[in-house]
Amino acid sequence: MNQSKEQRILNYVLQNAVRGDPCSVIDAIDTYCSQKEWAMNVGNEKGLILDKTVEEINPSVALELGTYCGYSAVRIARLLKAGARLLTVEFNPEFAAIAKQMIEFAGVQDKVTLIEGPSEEIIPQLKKKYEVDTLDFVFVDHWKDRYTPDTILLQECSLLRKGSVLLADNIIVPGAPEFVNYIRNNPRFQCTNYPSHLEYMKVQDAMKKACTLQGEHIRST
Ligand SMILES: O=C(CSCCNC(=O)c1cc(-c2ccc(F)cc2)cc(O)c1O)c1ccc(O)c(O)c1
Ligand SMILES: [Mg+2]
Repeated sequence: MNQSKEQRILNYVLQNAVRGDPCSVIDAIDTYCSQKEWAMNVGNEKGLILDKTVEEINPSVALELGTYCGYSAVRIARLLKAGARLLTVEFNPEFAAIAKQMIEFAGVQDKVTLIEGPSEEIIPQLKKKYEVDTLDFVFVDHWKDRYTPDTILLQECSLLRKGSVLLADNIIVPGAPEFVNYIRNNPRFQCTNYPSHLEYMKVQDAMKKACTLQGEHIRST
């Protein structure tokens, strides 16, 4: 049975990166996906925006929606302080299996909990099953039509506190217009736009950062 693109990416990493060296894993994926086969990793240009956001927040508890091959999970985890953790959610079992091996090869498995399943089922379990109080940082990179409902679900599950930061990929391509509309008009969030390019392409894309101005929804008296 011929291999999937994601398996070919993993094989390239296993043969060209250094076990336990997250940067070499990131570089190998970027090399393969820019020279051989395009894939929907956040990539190095938007990856630097992700890095800066993670370094600025220095999160103790981070959530990623949309693991794919584990590229951004490795990118985030390599920057986490001792004792900090990343929970990453992937719906597709094949992608989750690849990501698990990628995360282990990079040597960041102690910081990363990979959860397989639909985000709408996993988010309500985070507090009880995954012992999360609130999230310091959320990287939103899964189905684009799930960005808004899952942002609302995070709030309904009281997982966002004052100062929690969301960073959303693909604001332009494939695009998340409903999310842009929701977050831009929501007084609970302060937004910043980061123009960039689609991974490995000269196509315009952007990321949007949304800082939570208040945690619990304060009902007006
Ligand atoms: O992978 C998923 C859903 S999560 C992936 C979301 N991410 C994207 O869709 C995504 C897409 C693009 C992009 C794609 C084509 C273009 F022409 C241009 C851009 C770029 C990104 O950076 C992205 O993040 C999944 C789950 C279960 C399944 O059964 C299944 O077949 C697939
Ligand atoms: Mg993306």
